[in-house]
Parts: sequence; structure tokens; C-alpha cells
Amino acid sequence: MSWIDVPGFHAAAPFGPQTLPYGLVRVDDRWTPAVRVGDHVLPLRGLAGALGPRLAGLVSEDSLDPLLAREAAIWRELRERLQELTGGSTAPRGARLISLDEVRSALPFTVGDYVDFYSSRHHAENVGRILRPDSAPLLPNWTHLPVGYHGRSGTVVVSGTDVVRPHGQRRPPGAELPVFGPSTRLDIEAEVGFVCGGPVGGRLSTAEAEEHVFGVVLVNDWSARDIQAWEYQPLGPFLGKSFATSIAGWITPLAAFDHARVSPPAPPHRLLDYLVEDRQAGLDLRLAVSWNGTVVTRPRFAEMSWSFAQQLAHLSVNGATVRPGDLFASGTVSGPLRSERGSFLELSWGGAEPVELAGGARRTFLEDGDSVVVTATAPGPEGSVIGLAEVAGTIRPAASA
Ligand SMILES: O=C(O)/C=C/C(=O)CC(=O)CC(=O)O
Ligand SMILES: [Ca+2]
Ligand SMILES: [Mg+2]
Repeated sequence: MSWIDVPGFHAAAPFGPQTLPYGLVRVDDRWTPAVRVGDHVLPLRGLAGALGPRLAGLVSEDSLDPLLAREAAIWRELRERLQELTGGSTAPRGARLISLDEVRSALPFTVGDYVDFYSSRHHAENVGRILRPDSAPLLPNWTHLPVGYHGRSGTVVVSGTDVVRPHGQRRPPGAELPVFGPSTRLDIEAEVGFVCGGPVGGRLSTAEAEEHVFGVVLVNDWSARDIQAWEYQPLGPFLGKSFATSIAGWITPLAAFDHARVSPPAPPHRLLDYLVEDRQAGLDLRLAVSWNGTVVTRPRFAEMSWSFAQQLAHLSVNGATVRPGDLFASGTVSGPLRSERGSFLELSWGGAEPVELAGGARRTFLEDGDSVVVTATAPGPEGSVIGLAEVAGTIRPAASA
């Protein structure tokens, strides 16, 4: 029996001893790294005695940056030590448990370069059909490489941060000239993000990519579809996405997903060698998106065509460096069913088919005051459940022009 006797700290719950995600919380007027245990947090700064000086030194600053900069073997060592400490029958000296509702969280690491992929075939085909009805839904490159773009790391925000409706240019349907004003088609994208760590690397193989991913976070890539539709050709997403990208405040270590490994759907042809995986790197994550409290879609990550290992191998194949703190997101997670679409653009089919919420409200795109929460779970060892912490955000009205 563990000394941690709090709700939700057991193997059948997402934040039991099998998960132990890392975050950053405010305790006694200082930020400290912590792990989430059920509905409580265990700050790590107080555990120097139990962790020993070497491991304690990695979690005694006001971010997870020193830990991310170390290699995967050290991450495994710290995780094993924390599993021992949280599973023991007596509390280690200096341990404190604080209810999650009583602490503030912050972005737990310095976000370096940010990349967003486009690796759900279902999403890519849906968006193609909605935005480009007269062309083939997929371009010829899509099945040969994980398509992506570089985003804006400075506007990555932690779960719970309000999102202000962005201003921008859009061209109303049928109009010849663009107008300026607040977006009228504000959307979400439910995605899975990968937080990089380890020594600075370039040109990583798919096998090396495994050692350069510290952990996994849920992502909401807020997207202003009207701004995007007008600006994106020929260079891709720009201001329609760079105003805010939310990530969960808790990073679930990649090691927690050892029992959730699956193969991505088979590609329709042979891949170039650098994209062939040594180890299955697809993940059986089951997402749920709620809109003002109604679950509107349940995307399955196992449907993604490209894995995180293929994405990282591809983004570095030209020699581009991968540094600790770099973040890359999977792309919108959509499955083949309507009930699995990962954006409201797809759920409402371009605004033509409103989504019903509890209480009779109907929506196509986001209204001011709307809240969206994305959660996910995965299978863990011996029938346990691995959790990915929620990414939540509420829309605030546009600032005055
Ligand atoms: O197909 C398009 O024109 C645009 C697609 C997106 O907005 C998707 C994007 O950001 C990548 C993704 O999340 O899958
Ligand atoms: Ca996206
Ligand atoms: Mg975004």
C-alpha cells in the first residue's frame, strides 16, 4: 500500500503510479517541478534527500529544462526512483502532497523550435475536400513524407490560458477584396505533441528519435479558418495559427507508453529507408474533445499515418538540429468516422452541419466564452490506464480594433 492515499492514485485511473507526468507548480512563492499523483501533486524540490544530489539537481530549478537536457538513460533512472518513492509505504522526508486545485501551473519547459505536422490521412482528406473541392484531396507527396510546417514557439501557452479571438484579413465568400477584423471562423485542432530532449542532435534515425523524445502532451492548435483560407497559398499556415497553441501543463514520459505501441497504418508503397521504423512508434491514444462540457468527438491516435519517430527523423534529415525543449505536434487527429474528427471545421463540414451541444445549443465554429477541453488515455501495463493531462482553453472576445 502506497503512502499516497489520495483519489485517483491507483492503476485503473489515468494518473496512478504507472503514469507520473511531470509539470511545474507554484509552492511557497516559488516554481518547482512536480509529478502528478491522482488529483494531487508531489513537488520534487523537497525530495532532495530521497532522490540523492545527482537526480535532485535535475529537478531543483524553476523549469524542467535541466532534466530535458540530459539523456534518456537519466530520465529512466529518475522515473524508476520516483516510482519506488511513490510506491513505498512511508512518505520520504520532505514529501508534501498538494491538491491540484490549490496550485497554479505554468509551462514546464522553455519551448524551442515548434513544428506542426499533418499526419492524419483522414484529416488531410477531409480538409482537402472542404477547402479544395475541385482538386484531389491529397497531394502526391503526402504518402511519401510527413508534411509539416514550422510554427511560432513564443505563442505556445499552458492549458488554462484564455485565448483572445485574433484579428486578421479574410475574404468573405463571393467578395473580391479582403476585409480586416476579428476571425469569424475560430476552430480547434486536437493534436498530440512530443517534447524533445537529450543532447543536441542532427539527422536522427527513427531509432535515435526514440531517445530524443522526453514525453508527450496534448495540444490544441487553435486555428482561424477564415484568416488561414485567405493567406495560406502558396507558403502554408501563417497568422491563422500563430496567435496561440495550447499544450497540457503535464508531460507524460514516453516510457509510460511502452504498452500502447502500435504500427501506423501500412503505407501504400515502400518508404524511403530513413522513414522505415525499427520499433513500432504508433501510439494507441484515445482522445476526447469536449465543447462547453459536451463530448463532441473521440479521435483515435492509432489511426495516424506517420509516427513521432518518422516525424523526427524527417524533420532532421536535412541536418537541422534537434534541441532539448523543441516541440513537434502530430497534426490534427481525425479518424474515419464523423465521431472521430479532430477539428470543428470537419465536424461541421465547413460550417454546413452544426454540432449539437447539451442543452440545445448549436455550433459551427467557436463563440466568445466557449471552452474546449481535450483529454486522452492509453493502455498501460497489466490492465492499467495511462493518462495524458487535459489541455483546456476558453475564448475571450477580440481586443478592440
Ligand atoms: O489542408 C490545409 O490547407 C490545412 C490544414 C490544416 O490547417 C492542418 C494543420 O495545421 C496541420 C494539422 O494539424 O494536421
Ligand atoms: Ca495543426
Ligand atoms: Mg496554433
